[in-house]
Amino acid sequence: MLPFQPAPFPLARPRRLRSSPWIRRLVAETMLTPADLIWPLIVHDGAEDRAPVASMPGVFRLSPKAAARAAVEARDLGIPAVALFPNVGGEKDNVGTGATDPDGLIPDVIRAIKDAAPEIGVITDVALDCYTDHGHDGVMEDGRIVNDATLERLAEQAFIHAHAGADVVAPSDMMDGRIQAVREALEANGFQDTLILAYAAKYASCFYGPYRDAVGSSKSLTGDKKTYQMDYANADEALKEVAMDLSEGADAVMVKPGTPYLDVVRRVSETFRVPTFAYQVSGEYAMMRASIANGWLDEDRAILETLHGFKRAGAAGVLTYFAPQAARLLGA
Ligand SMILES: NCc1[nH]cc(CCC(=O)O)c1CC(=O)O
Ligand SMILES: [Mg+2]
Repeated sequence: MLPFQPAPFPLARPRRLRSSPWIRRLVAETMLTPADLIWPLIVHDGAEDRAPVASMPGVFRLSPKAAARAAVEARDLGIPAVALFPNVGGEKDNVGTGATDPDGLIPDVIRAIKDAAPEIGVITDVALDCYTDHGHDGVMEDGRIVNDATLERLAEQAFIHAHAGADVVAPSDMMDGRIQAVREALEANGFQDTLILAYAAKYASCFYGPYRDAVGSSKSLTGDKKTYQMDYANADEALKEVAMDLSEGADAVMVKPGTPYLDVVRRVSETFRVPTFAYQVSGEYAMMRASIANGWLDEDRAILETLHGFKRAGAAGVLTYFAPQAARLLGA
């Protein structure tokens, strides 16, 4: 319902407000700037400085040194933060032991970035999937992902990240109660200023496929993640998840994936009025890249239009693999 009755045609001619670029700029309701972008970086402990990800053209698995260079690039482009996702070689096990190694890949990368570009925010993924031999985000017993045993692992992982210098820990696992467990671990260890960005409404989605290739969990993943990630039929449930995470101490929340879930972004941002982020995930990126490569979509316009959609839906910012390219298009 509009708060007023628009005058009828011909008194009202909405096209007047679209008639030239200057007036369109003047009346634009929302704006997209480099400050709205978070750049997800896939990092690895492999030998190569930069290794291409086949299903995500233009995305590379980065060594700690290359990640530090990317952080400098982000800073120079006006992108406020990067988000780290690991591809680790070596042995994996049921409890994801590698996730809590204080000298592991992610702590190394955090330190390298903080050395090179201390003014960039560093966000880390709190979840076990990149470290478990079954590719799930939690500890497995008798073929089931057990919630409470996983919480201890996540709390320790978040502490390891904060200790290495992470500014924001972002639990993406969808276990119940993990925000509280992480917040308590941070408080107890002197990290009361570390932010928590909760992947509060994370759906079980086919659009994570290319990411699982990128981090190397797709080979090992057994079954699906539907017992912990949300059913895409649901939206009211997202509000409950967000409310719980906020009450447990989350500073900001996320909806994931992005474009197919903008209705959820809108409802969450409008209902809670807290910083609400959204993730244009790997499958969205791959889908756009494939069309662009075929000449079916115009690259620059597709990037800006999809990212602007997140702002219109009420997002405070967007995680996107297009971040550096978008920042350049925005005139950074
Ligand atoms: N902790 C898991 C995690 N963290 C980020 C992504 C997906 C990111 C993307 O697709 O770009 C996933 C995938 C999953 O839940 O399987
Ligand atoms: Mg939850």
